[in-house]
Amino acid sequence: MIADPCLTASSGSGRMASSGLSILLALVFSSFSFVLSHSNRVMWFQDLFPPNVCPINAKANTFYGIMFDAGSTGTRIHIYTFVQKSPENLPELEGEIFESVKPGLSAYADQPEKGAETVKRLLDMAIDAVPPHLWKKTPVVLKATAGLRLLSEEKAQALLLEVKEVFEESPFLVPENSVSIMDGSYEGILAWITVNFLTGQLSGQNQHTVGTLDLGGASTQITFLPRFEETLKESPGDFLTSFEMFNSTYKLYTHSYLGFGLKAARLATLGALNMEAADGQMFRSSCLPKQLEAEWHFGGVKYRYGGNKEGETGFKPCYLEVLKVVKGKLHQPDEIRGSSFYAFSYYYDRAVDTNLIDYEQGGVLEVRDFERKAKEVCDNMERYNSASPFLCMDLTYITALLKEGFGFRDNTLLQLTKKVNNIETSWTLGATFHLLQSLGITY
Ligand SMILES: O=c1[nH]cnc2c1ncn2[C@@H]1O[C@H](COP(=O)(O)OP(=O)(O)O)[C@@H](O)[C@H]1O
Ligand SMILES: [Ca+2]
Repeated sequence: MIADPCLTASSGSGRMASSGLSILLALVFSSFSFVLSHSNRVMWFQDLFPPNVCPINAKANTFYGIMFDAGSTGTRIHIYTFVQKSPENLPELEGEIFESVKPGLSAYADQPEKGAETVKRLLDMAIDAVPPHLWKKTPVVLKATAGLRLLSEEKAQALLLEVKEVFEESPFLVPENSVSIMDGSYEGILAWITVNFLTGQLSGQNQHTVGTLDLGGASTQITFLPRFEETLKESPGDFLTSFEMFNSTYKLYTHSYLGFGLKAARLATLGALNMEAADGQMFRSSCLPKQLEAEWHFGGVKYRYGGNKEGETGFKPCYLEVLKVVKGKLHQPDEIRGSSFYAFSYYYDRAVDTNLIDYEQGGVLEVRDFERKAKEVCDNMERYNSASPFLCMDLTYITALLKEGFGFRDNTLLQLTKKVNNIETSWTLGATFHLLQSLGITY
């Protein structure tokens, strides 16, 4: 049965989130640096919704964008819905369908077809969510982050090739370069755009943008808009990127630290990072419960790890171990000491795990709250009832990363956020804006 092009469906097995206030994209697309001419705009929509076929109706002009985040610990699909309520008005972001699978693509380094199969299963959700008459107009893109960056070129390319085949066999629009490894600096910029767009900071006159901190499995990003000339002068050249969007040019400070994600940091603390084959060697740490001996798989490699059976355990020795991983390794912009940041991904997850914040609500924390929790967990390791033996190490790493890595103060405020207006705080929304604009699916 051919669907009525004037009706749209937004059903699907995934979670459909509505942005509530229907976030206006007007400011976004009207002012891109490469805005299409008016005649181009009319052409695009005439093609999609011939005026004599569809009456102007709120649900008629819905369009979609599909963005895959191939992260080091999981693969996620974000299906964004946009609505063009009338030809005069600009589109609005209506909602998002989000689903994820674990492990990430890099776990299939030696079985690329199997890896691509996980992408196919997620893409099947989009088949249900997007009405058939819009499939051909709906772009699908996958961007991989640190997990694939850490694989050999050959293994990463094999995975990307298989994913590309899955896309090409799908009914969706497959743009050129639809499957790629994303540059780390884009990861930070696009997440910054998402958060500042969703919090309304990129519209209107009084823009008070917020900095963002993303802690992934294999890499971590810090991004903010410098306010002081000093920061621009003192930052390494490749930490500053000019980005044009929403009728403004933003000169952002952004950097992605590969190997400083939470899980990569576990390996670094254990002294096991970058070991192709861990050869059954046992890696021990004072950040783990004394009697623990276990195995862990990350990036397709198996590691054996355990506690310091005879030696010390607890926060103090653990902090010294973790300090070796971060001390002197990160650039510390003075300006961030007194500002507040939005923090998500593993910052959020570990704060939830230790009841520092509520899973649904998120919350505001100070850097020292992570330290307090790290002490509490590490100094009571045998008694602390935790789902993960790494909880002490993770909290200690977060503390050290924030204080000794980036140079934040104990009282720096962190706004822990998972969703804003029901939309995931992920670089994927920023990437979708960019995608739609580059394809001319905006005006
Ligand atoms: O869309 C999202 N919404 C919420 N959390 C996300 C999303 N995408 C990634 N995360 C979080 O990111 C962390 C995992 O990082 P990831 O697998 O992306 O590693 P990477 O960024 O180093 O490649 C987890 O804490 C996971 O909850
Ligand atoms: Ca990520």
